[in-house]
Amino acid sequence: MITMDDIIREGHPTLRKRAEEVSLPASNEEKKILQKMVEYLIHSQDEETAEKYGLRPGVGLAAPQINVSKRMIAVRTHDHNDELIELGLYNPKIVSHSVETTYLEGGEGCLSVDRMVEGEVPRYARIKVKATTLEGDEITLRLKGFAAIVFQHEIDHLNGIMFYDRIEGNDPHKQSLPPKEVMKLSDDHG
Ligand SMILES: COc1ccccc1NC(=O)N[C@H](C(=O)N(CC(=O)NO)CC1CCCC1)C(C)(C)C
Ligand SMILES: [Zn+2]
Repeated sequence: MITMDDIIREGHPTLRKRAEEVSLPASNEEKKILQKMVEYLIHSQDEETAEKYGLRPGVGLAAPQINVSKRMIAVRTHDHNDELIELGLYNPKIVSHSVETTYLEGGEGCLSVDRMVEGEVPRYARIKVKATTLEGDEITLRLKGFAAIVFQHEIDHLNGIMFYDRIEGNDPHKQSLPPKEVMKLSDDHG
C-alpha cells in the first residue's frame, strides 16, 4: 500500500517535470500503480487506517508525487451535488474552462509540501475535463466548486506546477481584497 514514505516532497526533481502521456491501453504495471493511488485516497479517508499508518487525508494524488512521471491522477472527493467522485484517470485534460475564477479561502496545501503556504491560489471556477478511466472508458467531466479545484491542482502536478507557483507575489500596491466566502466566484476586480 502507498504510505507517506512513498510520497516525494518539494525539492525532488520529478515534481518539476512534465509527466509523459500514457499510451493506451495501459500496461498492467500502470493499472496497478493507478489502482494503488486510488487506494491511498480511500485508506487516507478512513479514520482508523489513516491514524494507524499516519496518512494525510488526501482528496487527490498525481503519479509524479510517487515518483512516477506519467499522466495519471487519482481523485476521491464529492461534487457540487455531494455525489462521490472516486476515479483513477489516464491523460486527464482540461478541454475548456470558465472565465470566472475561484479560490479556497484558506489557501491550498499539498501532500508533497510539509509547510503552510499563505495566499489565494486562483483556479477556474468551472472546467470540462476529458480523460480515460482506470477501466478504459473515455469520459468527459463538467466540474465546479471544490472538485474543480482538486482536478486543477492534480493536473498541475502533471505539468510540474506546484500550487504556490500560482500565488501572486506580495505586490505592495495591491489592496488586500476583503475576505470572501469559500469558493465564491471572484468578480472582476480589474
Ligand atoms: C478528506 O480530506 C478532505 C476533506 C474535505 C476537504 C479537504 C480534504 N483534504 C484535503 O484538502 N487534503 C489535501 C490534499 O489531499 N490535497 C491533494 C494534493 O496534495 N494533491 O497533490 C491538496 C488539496 C488542495 C486543493 C485541492 C487538493 C491535503 C494536502 C491537506 C492532504
Ligand atoms: Zn499536491
